[in-house]
Amino acid sequence: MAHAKECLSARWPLPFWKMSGAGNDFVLIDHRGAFVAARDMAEFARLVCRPKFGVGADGLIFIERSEEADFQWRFFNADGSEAEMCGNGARCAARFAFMQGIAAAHMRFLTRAGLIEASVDETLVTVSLTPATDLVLNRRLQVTDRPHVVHSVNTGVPHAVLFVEDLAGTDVCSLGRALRFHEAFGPKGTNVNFVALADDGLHIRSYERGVEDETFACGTGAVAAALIAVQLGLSSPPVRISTTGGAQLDILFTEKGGERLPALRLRGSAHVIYRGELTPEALA
Ligand SMILES: N[C@@H](CCC[C@H](N)C(=O)O)C(=O)O
Repeated sequence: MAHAKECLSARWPLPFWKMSGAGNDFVLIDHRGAFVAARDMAEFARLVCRPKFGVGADGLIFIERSEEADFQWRFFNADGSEAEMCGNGARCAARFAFMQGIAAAHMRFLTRAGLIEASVDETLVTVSLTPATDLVLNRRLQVTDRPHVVHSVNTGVPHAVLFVEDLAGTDVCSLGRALRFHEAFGPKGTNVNFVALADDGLHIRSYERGVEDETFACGTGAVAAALIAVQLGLSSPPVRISTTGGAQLDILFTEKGGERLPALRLRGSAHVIYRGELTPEALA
């Protein structure tokens, strides 16, 4: 990482924003100057996302120039792994871009999952997701000591979804970790979402790949849960989801003809928590 410090030498102190999308928190950096080398990005993100020694966040987002859209991004989980998409992070990125004058209130930006459209209305941000793929319902998987009925879908990143009776009593970390690394999801693994039906919609707790822990919210996970609940006839659109941190996310559906899955949009809050400046000691 010494190289990163050198290549950043002309840039210290480095401005960043800390934002929260429904309790999923992120560091955002205007990287249109492209001063962090691509080979250093993962380690840079891991060091900055560390609690206590860094800023502390579930992920880090580089906002970059694009010839094809208003901007493009690179998204890194707290462990430095790069993910194709992040629903809550996308909502924060859209508000960051709007507030920084990088894009208008209705924008399009490129992710590794594809093109995302977003609209910003003060702290309420709505993002369209790329078409959901790889939907598998009612798979029985042996996990730890017993079989579980597991559903899965890719909403830009892979998600497993399990419906449970006692959400508060679910051991999200141990069962989530066992499923996140389960052979059924291949070497890349999956995020894992535990969902309970409620009078006001769905309640969800998520174990996130790349954070390797429960997070307060997972946007693409909430979308996965809503899509699967509707496909199973357990809920109907639009689906309101209450997340661990107490925030709510709305999943909006646009029906498609034939066998195609509906188009999905994610709506919720995106808050600017603080603006700061990184020093080289954040990479120590
Ligand atoms: N929290 C995100 C998901 C971020 C990526 C995920 N951890 C993965 O690696 O698949 C969201 O809001 O969607």
